[in-house]
Parts: sequence; C-alpha cells; structure tokens
Amino acid sequence: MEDMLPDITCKFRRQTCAVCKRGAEAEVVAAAPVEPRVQVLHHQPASSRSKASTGQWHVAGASLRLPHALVVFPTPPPPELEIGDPALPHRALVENANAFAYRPPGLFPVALNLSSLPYGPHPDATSPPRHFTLHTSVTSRHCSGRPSKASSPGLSAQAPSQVVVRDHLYAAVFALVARACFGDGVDERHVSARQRVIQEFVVTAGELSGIPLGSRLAKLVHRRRLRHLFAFRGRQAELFLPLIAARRRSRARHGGVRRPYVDSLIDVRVPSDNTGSRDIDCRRALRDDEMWSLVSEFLGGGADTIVAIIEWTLAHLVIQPEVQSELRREVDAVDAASDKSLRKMPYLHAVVLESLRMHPSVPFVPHRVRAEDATLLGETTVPAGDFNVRFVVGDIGRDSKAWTDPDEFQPERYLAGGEAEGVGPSAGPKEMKMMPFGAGHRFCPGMGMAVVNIKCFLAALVREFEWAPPVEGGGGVDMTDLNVFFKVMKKPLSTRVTRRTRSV
Ligand code: HEM
Repeated sequence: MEDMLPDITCKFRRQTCAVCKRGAEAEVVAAAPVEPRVQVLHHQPASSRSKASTGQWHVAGASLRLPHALVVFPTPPPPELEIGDPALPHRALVENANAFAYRPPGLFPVALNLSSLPYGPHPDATSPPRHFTLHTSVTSRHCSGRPSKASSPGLSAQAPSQVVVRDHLYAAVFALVARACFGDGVDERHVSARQRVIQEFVVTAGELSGIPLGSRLAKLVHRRRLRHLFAFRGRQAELFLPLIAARRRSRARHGGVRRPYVDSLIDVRVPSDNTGSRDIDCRRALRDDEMWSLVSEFLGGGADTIVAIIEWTLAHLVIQPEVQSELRREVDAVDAASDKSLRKMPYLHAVVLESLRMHPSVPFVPHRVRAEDATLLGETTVPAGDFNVRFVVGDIGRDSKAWTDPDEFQPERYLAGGEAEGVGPSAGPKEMKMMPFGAGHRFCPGMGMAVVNIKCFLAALVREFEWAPPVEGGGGVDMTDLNVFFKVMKKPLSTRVTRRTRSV
C-alpha cells in the first residue's frame, strides 16, 4: 500500500511540522488503508504538487525552496483527499448525498452565491433559486431557426479564412447568457464591457484557486491579485445594479411574461439575517450586494463553461473530419435547432457527451466532509475535524476500467449498442461512469441550460460552416489542456472556416 501513495504523503508521514503539527494528522490519514486513486494531499495545492518531490515546499501559496524548519503555516488548511476513481463518487455523492452536501469555504468572502451557500442537504424555498434549467426555453429560443448573430459568432465576414474561434464564441455565448440572466432588454452596447470584467475575474480567480489564503502571509504574497479581485467587486455593482433596476421597471411595465434569472432573484425571500426562521414575516428580499454576487456567478459560471466545451468539440471535429461529416448529415436532416428538433439528434447528443467526458469544464469538484463520514469513502480514517475532498472530474471520465480507449474521442459509444448506451450528463441511479456536472445535492444547476446551449451552437456552427485544420502555424491542433478555474485549451483553437450557405 505504501507504494501507491505519492511521495508527498510519505514525506508527511516521516516528518511533523514543528509549528503546525499537520504532519501528525497526515500520518493518521496515510496510515489507514487507502484505496488506489485516493491521494492524501496536505499543504499542497494541485498547481505545485508535482514539485513536491524536488524539495520545493508550498508556503501559503508561494513555491519557495526552504528548509522545513522555516515553513510557517499560521492557519493551516485542513487535509484534503483527492479522488479520481469512478467507484467512489457514486457511493459518496449519490448514495450518501447528505454527508457530501457542503462545500469548503470559498476563495474569498462573497455576499451570497450558490456555490458557497452552506445549505447542505436542505435547500428550501428560501434559498436563492437553483433552477436555472427553467431558463432553457429562453436560451434555446434565441438559437433556433436560421443562425442568428448569436449562434454564428461573428464569423460571416471572415469565411473562408483562418480564425481563432474563442473570442467569437465567447462574445456570442456571453450575449446569450446575459439575456437568460437579465431578460430581452439587455443593451448590447454594454454587454462587452460586462464580458471583459467577468473574463478578468475568472482569470484572476483561476490564478488564486487552490491557494490557501487564510493567513496574513498569504494575503501579503498575493496582495496584487487580491486587490484586483476586490476592485472587481466594486465594478460588478457598477455594471450589474443598473441592469437589475431596469429589469424591475420593465417587468412592472410588461407584466413579466418571461422569467430570466434576475426575476427569480427579485422575487425570492430569504430568512432575515441569520435567524434561520421559516416564518414568512421574518423573510426579506435580497440585498443589492447579494443580487450582483449571484448575477456574477451566473454569468461567470455560465459563459466560460459552455465556451470551453464548444471549443474542445470543434477541435475534435477539425481533427476527425469523419465525425464532423456524420454530425453534419444529422444536422442537415433536421429543420432547425429548437428544443424539439434537438431531441431528434442522437449523434449530436453523443458528440456533446463525449466532449464533456474528455474535457469537463470544471476540473475539480470540492466538498467539505465531517471526519465521521470519511468511512463512506472506503476504509479511510481521518484526523479529528473536517476535511476536504476533491473529485477529479477529468480522471473519472477517463478511467480505463470504465471506458475502452478512454483517450479516444468516440461519440458512437453512446449510441444504441455502444458501451455507454444510456449514460447521460448526470449520474445514473446505479453507477457513475462520468460526472461532468457533479452529482448529489450540489450538482450543477446550470446543466439543462448548458447542454441545450452547447447543442444549439454546435448544430448551427456545423450547419453553416466547414471546419478544417489551420494552414498557418504548422496545420496542427494542440489538444493540451490548462486548468485555470475551468479546463480550457491551452492554445486557443485556430481553424480554417468556410461558409457553406449564404448568410441571412
Ligand atoms: C458545460 C457547462 C457546465 C459544466 C461542465 C458545469 C459543471 C459544474 C460542476 C462539476 C459543478 C459542481 C457540482 C458538484 O459539486 O457536484 C457545478 C456547479 C455549479 N454550476 Fe455548473 N457547469 C456548467 C454550466 C453551468 C451554467 C451554464 C451555470 C449557470 C448559468 C452553472 C452554474 C453552477 C453553479 C451556481 C454551481 C454551484 C452549485 C452549488 O454549489 O450548489 N454551471 N457546475
């Protein structure tokens, strides 16, 4: 068993930090029988883990070469388990969902958002709305019929030519997600300003993710990026509050027929400060800071994840023209990308699932677990107190015990008779071969909206354009990934695009 544990674990087993004593705790974790693919991590975020064996130590987020005696952790993070074996998430997140319903504390304080809400297994009517799926009708409506500006992202003037698609995609997807959030009246002139702010935020938060920021030292080391994040909060209020106010006014005028996300936020009533009371008289409307925090989560979580999957899928279509042709045959045979017609496209469904399996936009799913619930993860015993678990979504979808040729893009697996027939984007009741949207009480509330949007975009992009390898830059497609908050292509996809039909 010792051999299965990574170097870093052995190091902690041998040594105990004189200041924080965490080595001793790690010893308890490591000494217990641990299943393969469960790694015990400690003081060591993913970004610097590979350096552990070279003698580099992680000090409050900065990689320094120091003797162990000098390492100081004023507020050490709790131990963390990392899980990449598909047998465990089902047992934990589905069969024992209540125990895995909590998140570790967020990167930095937020007024309110769904990812950091400590609602545990009991979200109720007073929790902010998790039902993004209701918005699929709003978004698929914009994608339906002939390709609109939104579904054929600004490519018309450039075809046939070589383009880097990410920025075009981002602009189109963001505009759509902004409409799902604020309703039809969003002023398009200002959408790009909001897009830039959200993009900057995601990049900065990505740089800081996995770094324990609890201590003063950490705050000092990362002060520039933290200042950036706090400045971002001020800009959010400036950008989003006028849109929320406008929605309040237009809803009153038009009677609020459609329900964008902001409408739900305007209507929801939450318990008055920390009383936890269910009494209707003790509830209040969301404050402004809570509103823009939730809005920012919706826009940030909504756009980047969808863009990443579309870009990965286009990359596979470029590399595997036979998949592209098969998909185009199916898309051409169906009238338009509406909710109804999407159901008639099993190959499109399979292509999207295969992309989600291989390139899940959210690479890790973090949960906070109580010590006594650790046994649910196998026979592991843990130190006193809570600990964190991180499910490595990408490893789970590429496990060679569950998948044949896991690193090959083969949409056919999901079709009738294939090894993954019946596998969907969410966890099945009996097993979980992939979990791109997580599982259990905290599974992604944007799943329905995301899947519909990805399909609508892909259908339109394949119907309207031919996608081929780039001529410039050696003609290859670099499939290396980069985990920056979201899993993206390290080198943005560059492709040769040719329009198939006349623009409308
Ligand atoms: C391809 C698209 C997407 C992928 C792959 C994805 C994936 C995920 C995953 C893996 C989680 C963690 C689930 C868990 O802990 O079990 C999550 C949570 C979440 N997602 Fe998504 N997501 C996508 C799109 C969206 C969209 C479109 C939205 C909103 C507009 C959204 C909003 C959220 C929120 C708010 C949470 C936190 C939920 C909670 O903690 O209760 N996501 N997502």
